[in-house]
Formats: sequence, structure tokens, C-alpha cells
Amino acid sequence: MQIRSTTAQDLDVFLGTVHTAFGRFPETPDPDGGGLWWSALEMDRSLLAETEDGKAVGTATAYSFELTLPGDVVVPAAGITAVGVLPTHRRQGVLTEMMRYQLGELRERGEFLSVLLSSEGGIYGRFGYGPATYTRRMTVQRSQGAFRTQVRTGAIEVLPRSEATDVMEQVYDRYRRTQPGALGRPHRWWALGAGMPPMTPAPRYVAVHRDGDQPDGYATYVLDSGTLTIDEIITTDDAVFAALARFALDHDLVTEVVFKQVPTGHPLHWMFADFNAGQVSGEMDWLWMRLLDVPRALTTRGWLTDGEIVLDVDDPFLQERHRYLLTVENGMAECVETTRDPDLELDVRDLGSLYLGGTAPSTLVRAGHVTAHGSAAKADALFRSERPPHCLHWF
Ligand SMILES: CC(=O)SCCNC(=O)CCNC(=O)[C@H](O)C(C)(C)COP(=O)(O)OP(=O)(O)OC[C@H]1O[C@@H](n2cnc3c(N)ncnc32)[C@H](O)[C@@H]1OP(=O)(O)O
Repeated sequence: MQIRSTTAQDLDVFLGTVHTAFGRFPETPDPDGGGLWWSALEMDRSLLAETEDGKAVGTATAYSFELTLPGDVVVPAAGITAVGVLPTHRRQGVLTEMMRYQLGELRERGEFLSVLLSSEGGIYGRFGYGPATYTRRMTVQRSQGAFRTQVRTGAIEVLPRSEATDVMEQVYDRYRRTQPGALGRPHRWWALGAGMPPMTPAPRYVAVHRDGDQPDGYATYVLDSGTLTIDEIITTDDAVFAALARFALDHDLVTEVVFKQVPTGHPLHWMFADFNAGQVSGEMDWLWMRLLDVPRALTTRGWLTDGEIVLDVDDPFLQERHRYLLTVENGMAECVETTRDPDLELDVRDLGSLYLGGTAPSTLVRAGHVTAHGSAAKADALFRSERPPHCLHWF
């Protein structure tokens, strides 16, 4: 078996192989915004695994994304997807070889972070990826949806999805630059209707909130049999979030509102007069992180608290182990190799989970994955981000 990079000429073989591996997904982007990942494929960043006689049996690709780190730092990140192996060739190490090839290639390109959405939670930890952003659903019965929060509403206009793309792109771009864990949605993805919810073809509406002429938030939603389901509310302003949530909850002919993607710790829960009005379900991982260059990753993100910590980082898949002294002063970090005793010993997959600040080191210590020498409280304070990381991009 051999792994090789592809060119534009391999597109048909690539798509044929990936369709057979997944056994689902429609062929074309949905004009209502459903969107498909391969409508935006970068064929020079894709891989094929082939048998000795040249039959393609595996695929993987990477998108060139921008990712926001704590401290409003926007960096390039490789978005890994379309990872598939034909059902006839599974559990023979094809994925393992593709992952080895891909991580090597990303490093050769000078990339230091890669991210993915995992189809199943058991696949990617062994390759050094850890879940780093999380999301959950919140369901509110309209009869219980009174707010304690005072709502200051600007003007809200409802547009069909097809007429709202420019406004959404503008609002989303402002939002994602200050939201740790958010990915940029490149312009051509908007043009293709790719990368954002929904995955179903039901008609979508967009409620656009404006302060004067300036759009400062939107909610995309679908109404079906008394349930108003919100795919995403995008804004940088919590007051605008409250206004758009209120707009949904004040809808006639609606008995319940489902907020499909609410980050952990989001103030929505606290906006209701009755804390139990927001019923939470479906808590799950979203973005998985892989650090390809630990010192560069650690010195690039922003830090809220000064301090120093020694991390002993094991990378079993790439057979590397390094001990780093991380020193943070005025929000900037330095990271150098050290022989000092470690404060934390951890696998690179767990460092991926801590990296955006969505999981406290002490949680992984308590789960038995990370070893702390002394209290993990210092590490908790250090890794914290200004708000929980969240990602809404689908790829
Ligand atoms: C980012 C994304 O694109 S997510 C999409 C992933 N793709 C899919 O879900 C499509 C359907 N599934 C597939 O195509 C394949 O089953 C893949 C890609 C998940 C795995 O490919 P394979 O070539 O079978 O994996 P490979 O043989 O290298 O397995 C490596 C190890 O991972 C384990 N593994 C593989 N798939 C899974 C899984 N779904 N769940 C748990 N463990 C798994 C194997 O058991 C093996 O473990 P071992 O090293 O202890 O023996």
C-alpha cells in the first residue's frame, strides 16, 4: 500500500472512494445553505491510499482554515476531513498510515495546529487529537420562557436564507475573530453554501438584528409543527444574543424553542426567570485539536494569567517526548526545553483538549489521564480562556 498526495486530476477517484467509504452524503451543495465539505476541496492538500495494483482504498484531506485562539489570536489551522477507508479494507492499518503521512506533510508545510470533527469518538485520540470544544442543545418550552434579563431590542428583520448571505458573512466574520475555537468561513464557502448548518433541506429563515444600519447579529432557524429550531445565533454582543433569543421565544404558533448549539457556560441559561427553563441535552464534542509544534502553539495563544509551569508532553504516535518550561508574562508566553521536574505529565492529545481553555487540567487529572505533581490549580488558572471555546463550523 502507498499513500500519495493528489492533484486536481484525482478528483473523480477521490470522490468515488470517499462516497463508498461514507455510504451517504448528497452530491451537490444545498442552495439553502446545507452545504457540503467537498464542494470546497483543496486537491493539493488531499491524500489517496492505494493498493500495490493502484486501486484507491483510502482518502483524507485538509482545508486551509483560520482558527481563533484565546486572546483573540487568529492563526492558520489545517482542517482535516473526508477521512475514509473502503469497507473492504478496514482494520488493516490504512488510516494509521494516512495519519502518519498527513501529520508529516503538515509539519513540512510549517503548520503547527490541525483540527477535525470526529465521526466517532474512538478514532483520533491515538493520533494525538483531543476534543477541545463542546456543544449542547437547549430546549425551552415557550410557556416557561420568561426572561429575568432585560432585553434591549434593535430592529430585527427576517430574510430568507438566500437573501441573507452577505449580512451573515459580515456578522460571522466579526464574531469568529473574538470567539476562541471558532473557524473562519472562507468567502468561497459562503458562496457555495458550504460549512454551516443545517444538514437538512428544510427552508431556513434568518433573523438579522441591527443597531441603526449596522447588522450586529443573526439567528438562522426553521419552524416545524410548533417547534422553532435555531441552528446558530451569531453575535459578539450578549445583549443582541438575548434579543434574538427573545425574538424566537415570542413567536406565535410556537410551543418550544430549540437552541441547537449552545456552548458550555453560556449566559443563556441565566437569562431565564426560571433557571430550569432551559433543558440541556445532547452534550458532545465538536472541534478536536492536534498540536504539531508544541512550543509554537503554546507561545502563539494568548494567556490571561502570568505564571510558569513545566509540562512533560508525550507524543506516542510520533514517538516524541519533550519537557517544556512555559513562562507567561503580561499575557505572552515563552516555551523552552528544560530538565526541571514537571508540574504536569500529559499526552499530547490531552494537551490538545486543554489548549483552547475549554477543559481545566484538574478535570483531566481527576479523570486519570494527566499526572499532576502538586496542585493542578496553577495550571487551571493558566490555561483558562476569556470565554469557553466554541466552534459552529461544519466541515
Ligand atoms: C475527520 C473525519 O473525516 S471523521 C470521518 C472518519 N471516517 C468515517 O467514519 C467513515 C467510515 N469509517 C472508515 O472509513 C474507517 O473505519 C476509518 C477511517 C474510521 C478507520 O480506518 P481503518 O483503516 O480501518 O483504521 P486502522 O486500521 O488504521 O485503525 C487504527 C486503529 O484505530 C482503531 N479504529 C479504527 N476505526 C475505529 C473506530 N471507528 N472506532 C474505534 N476505533 C477505531 C482500530 O481498531 C485500530 O486500533 P489498533 O491500532 O488498536 O488495532
